[in-house]
Amino acid sequence: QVLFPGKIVTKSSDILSSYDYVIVGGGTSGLVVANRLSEDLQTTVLIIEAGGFDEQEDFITIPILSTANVPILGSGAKGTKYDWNMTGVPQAELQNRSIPTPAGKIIGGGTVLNGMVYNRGSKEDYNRWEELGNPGWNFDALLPYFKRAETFTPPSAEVAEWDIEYVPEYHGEHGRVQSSFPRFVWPSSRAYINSMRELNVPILKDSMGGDDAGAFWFLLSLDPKNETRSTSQNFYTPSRPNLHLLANNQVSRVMFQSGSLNVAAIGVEFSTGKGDKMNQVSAVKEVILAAGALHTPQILQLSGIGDTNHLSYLGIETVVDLPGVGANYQDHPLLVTVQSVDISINTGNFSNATWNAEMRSLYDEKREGPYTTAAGNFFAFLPLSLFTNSTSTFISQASAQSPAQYLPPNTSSSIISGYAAQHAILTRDLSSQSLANQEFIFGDTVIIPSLQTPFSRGTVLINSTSPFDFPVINPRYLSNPLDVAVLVAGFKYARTIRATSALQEIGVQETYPGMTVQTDEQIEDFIRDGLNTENHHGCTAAMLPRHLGGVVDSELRVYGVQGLRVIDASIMPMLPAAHLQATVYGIAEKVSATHPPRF
Ligand SMILES: Cc1cc2nc3c(=O)[nH]c(=O)nc-3n(C[C@H](O)[C@H](O)[C@H](O)COP(=O)(O)OP(=O)(O)OC[C@H]3O[C@@H](n4cnc5c(N)ncnc54)[C@H](O)[C@@H]3O)c2cc1C
Repeated sequence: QVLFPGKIVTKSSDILSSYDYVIVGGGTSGLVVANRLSEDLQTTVLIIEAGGFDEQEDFITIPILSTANVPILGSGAKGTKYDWNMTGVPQAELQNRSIPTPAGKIIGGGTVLNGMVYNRGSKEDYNRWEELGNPGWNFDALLPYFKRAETFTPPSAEVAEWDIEYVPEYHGEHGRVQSSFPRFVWPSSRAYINSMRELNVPILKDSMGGDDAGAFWFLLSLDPKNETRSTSQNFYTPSRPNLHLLANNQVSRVMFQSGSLNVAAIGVEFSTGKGDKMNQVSAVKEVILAAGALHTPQILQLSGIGDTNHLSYLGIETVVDLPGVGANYQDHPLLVTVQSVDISINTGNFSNATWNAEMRSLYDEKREGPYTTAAGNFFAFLPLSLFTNSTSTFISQASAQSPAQYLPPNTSSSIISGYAAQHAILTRDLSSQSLANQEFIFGDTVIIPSLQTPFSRGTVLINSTSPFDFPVINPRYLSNPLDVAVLVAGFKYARTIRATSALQEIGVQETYPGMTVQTDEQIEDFIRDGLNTENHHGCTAAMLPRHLGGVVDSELRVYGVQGLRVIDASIMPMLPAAHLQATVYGIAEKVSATHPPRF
């Protein structure tokens, strides 16, 4: 039975008055779940997305331009109309600096803006989720869904000399997101591999099977057919008769019906912008929030789901008192350190117009050369004990902490309990040999330590009842002093890497901050001046038991409401030590498949 012709709907007047499922956000997770739900042609699905389609601009499709790793080649889609262009509030621990928080406002969401790194965390990263009270959320249970999202392509002949290895069983063959190695490797990778060997860091054959503690070649979300970005747009099938996509419309709130026993989500309100007509659409089965970790908590709070004290201060009537909404924010902060290098082919060459034009032609004509890649190909995810001798000091410091002290004032008791549970795990895992504490990103002119298991927790809270005002994003970077302390150790290790004979052979010399920065205090000051972000916003509607500040249960249903689920990066209780997209794809595939009759 064909219910209606499948199409991208451009006017709200053209949609049906009701669908089985209404999905808020056509980004990474939303398009995956829409795909799975609409496989059943009897099930009607509407996606409402605030952004529109891109026009396949070079700054979106071409890896070296779109990953924005080389400043002289631009910023990719960041800062364009495809970005929400939000900024966090001034950070007390970062000399009051405000850090921009890019997030995709486009069909495809973060997968259109991101750095294209495609990797997974270690087993322990995901097993922690189960340990925190979420049955069925461990690495082994997730692996089939990680694979389901992915089509992996082995390295091409152009990079054969690099002997990039892989384990086929760790990868998917039929998913809609492409993962592959680019057709070009930056020559400095050889020096980095040798530096890791010199420092006794394990070189991993393939990090995707639950062991990412070491150094390895990383995959990109890259389509090997034409060496262009692969996004979650691939999960959208416009020909499906039962799937509608309404672009350029922003959902302002979820609508509820109050029964005698429970509250049920029955639809959403949306409009094309501030002052425009507000429309409504009904969801017969469920409303599914996939608006990302910065907007999902905003929509929940605008809908009356959040901390009662906060909501009543804004004059919003509480539907469900869930203090965890917008709490528990986590991110991976990073620190760029810069160096000069003496190697003939390096990313600095892009400033030579002739070389740049030649490389661009090589890409345009043959889909080869450095335009196929990001600014690096090889990096490391390292447990603390692999890069510092101070592990036991850090464990003592963590053990001596009273966790509540590092949360915002007036934090509710359930969130304090949830953070205490996470804090105990974080403290224990400081001594783990298999769970990364920091990532070290290697480029010709940079080594970038990035903290993967932060102790700090931030917030995303509305301070206005208008859906068109941005939520207040307060990452609270370094609010737990342990994060500064381990970053100091990471900074020192970047210098240890630079001092290896492998990097000395290619003339690597630190230029920023430079060797005048020596003492721990000076390094700490540099960190506070320079800390930035990997843009891995997560954990703001956490999957945790309700008494631990949870917002969703282990089937991703919002507590206290029928027919409302969250499926995006907000649900992670703790960030994995990995770039997030592969994990988000896996979560969305898992929730689509494991709750009969799908949901
Ligand atoms: C600049 C940047 C670089 C990154 N680099 C990497 C990387 O190299 N590798 C990696 O693995 N990960 C990376 N990430 C992270 C990764 O891309 C994200 O974690 C992931 O895409 C998030 O998926 P999501 O489904 O949670 O949200 P999103 O993909 O952000 O989707 C949310 C969607 O909801 C829409 N939306 C929001 N509010 C509303 C509303 N009210 N009404 C309607 N629609 C709404 C948004 O417009 C968006 O399209 C990066 C992210 C950014 C921003």
